[in-house]
Amino acid sequence: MSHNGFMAPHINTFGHSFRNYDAESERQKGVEEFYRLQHTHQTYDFVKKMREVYGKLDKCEMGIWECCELLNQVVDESDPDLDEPQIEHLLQSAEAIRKDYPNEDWLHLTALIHDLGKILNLPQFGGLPQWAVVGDTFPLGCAFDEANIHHKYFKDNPDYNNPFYNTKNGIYTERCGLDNVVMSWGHDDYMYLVAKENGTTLPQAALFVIRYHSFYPLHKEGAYAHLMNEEDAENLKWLKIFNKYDLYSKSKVRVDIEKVKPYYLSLIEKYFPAKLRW
Ligand SMILES: O[C@H]1[C@H](O)[C@@H](O)[C@H](O)[C@@H](O)[C@@H]1O
Ligand SMILES: [Fe+2]
Ligand SMILES: [Fe+2]
Repeated sequence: MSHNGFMAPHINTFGHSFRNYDAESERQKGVEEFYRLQHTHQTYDFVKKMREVYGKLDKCEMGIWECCELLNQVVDESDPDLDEPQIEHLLQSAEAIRKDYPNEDWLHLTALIHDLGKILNLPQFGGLPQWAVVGDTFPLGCAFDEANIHHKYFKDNPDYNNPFYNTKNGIYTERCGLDNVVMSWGHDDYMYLVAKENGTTLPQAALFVIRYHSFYPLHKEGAYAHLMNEEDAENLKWLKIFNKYDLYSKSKVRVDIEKVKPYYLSLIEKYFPAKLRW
């Protein structure tokens, strides 16, 4: 890669390695408490209900850039690596991936929008609690894999003792494809839904990246791989590429928003309608 490429740092803003969920700090306690709540309350029934409610897309009409600006009001309590406004994270990851993949404009836009679903936390979008918006994601309807961070907190989840849900395959069959798997509810699945239902012309790989970017147990640890079909395996290659820029671009180096805005507006126009239903 040329010297102009993106260089992934080894430590985060707080002097720890990235995604270090055990480092002792004030911030870490909040993150762990976040996962206690998330693992306790995300159940199969809860997700089914959320998919139905938000599938209506009747909360608001707005454009993509408008949403980027709105996202600045959201604080993510699950993230041990980031305390910048969310719009910084969107632009930092998009600009980082753009450096290394200058011709894949769909990847730049994918990075820009991948976290927009976090607006679920805002009152106008139902004001969902943090545990139903952010954090790593995992399948419901089958056993919780040990690869999930803070796995111990699943023991208070009602699904944990449900015999239909607590075997390796649970309600699924091997290689059924991730599209058939019910994932914990949050910003990933919601933004996937919004993009798809509003008729984006982004490629399938982009939708996959948006939908599973928080599924670290799969894309980082290889857990749940038996649920993937061939198409998922292809798309996973892009997700692994994307992840580097999502995670390691989190830094204090600010992007000049006004300077890059025209470029991203042109991408939004290329791949999305002017107004979307949310
Ligand atoms: O804390 C992070 C969150 O900030 C990210 O947006 C999400 O995608 C991650 O998977 C999660 O663990
Ligand atoms: Fe995310
Ligand atoms: Fe992100």
